[in-house]
Amino acid sequence: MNTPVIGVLALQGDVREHLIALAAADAVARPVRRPEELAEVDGLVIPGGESTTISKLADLFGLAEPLRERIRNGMPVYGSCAGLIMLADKILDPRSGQETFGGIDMIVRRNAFGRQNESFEATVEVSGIGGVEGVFIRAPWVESVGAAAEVLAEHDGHIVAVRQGGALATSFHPELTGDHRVHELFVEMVREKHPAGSR
Ligand SMILES: NC(=O)CC[C@H](N)C(=O)O
Repeated sequence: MNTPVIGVLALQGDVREHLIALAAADAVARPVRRPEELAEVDGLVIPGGESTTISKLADLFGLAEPLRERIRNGMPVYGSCAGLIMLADKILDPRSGQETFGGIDMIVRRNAFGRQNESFEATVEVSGIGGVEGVFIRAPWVESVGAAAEVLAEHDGHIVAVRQGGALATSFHPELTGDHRVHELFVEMVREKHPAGSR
């Protein structure tokens, strides 16, 4: 069986937890900080953290454009929380100058579930997976999706997981729970894109 090499965008956020979850889901996981490192991975995870900071640092490290291009060319990508924001084609309430990488035809609202002290855990029914314990920390929700995007989960009437082709996004952090099924789904998406020997 082929083992995909999956990067975790390591500019800011909970990089380590994603590296651990990916390794547990049978991928080779590596931090990505430079364009040369991005060029060597089969797929990429964009972690939770602060989307405004990730956006600024991606520009500074010369990663924003190469990353947009790889996403446009179909590289599988998974974003959790701030990572979901980075994958949205549009932010409803961006901080001034805040840019995303895009990839999913959706509009997101930042901090929609409340502030840090309103963080919570909830069981979320994710289609194709089942009940997943999600950790929501200043979590965004998805206001609306375009025709190409598939809603995978809702919480309290709000969209919290979306897939569009090779791009997957969740409002919550599955990497903090020790349950690796969302990462397994993503590793499977990367495998489908890169069958054995295709690299
Ligand atoms: N836990 C998180 O990733 C929080 C995301 C944060 N609210 C943002 O706008 O980026």
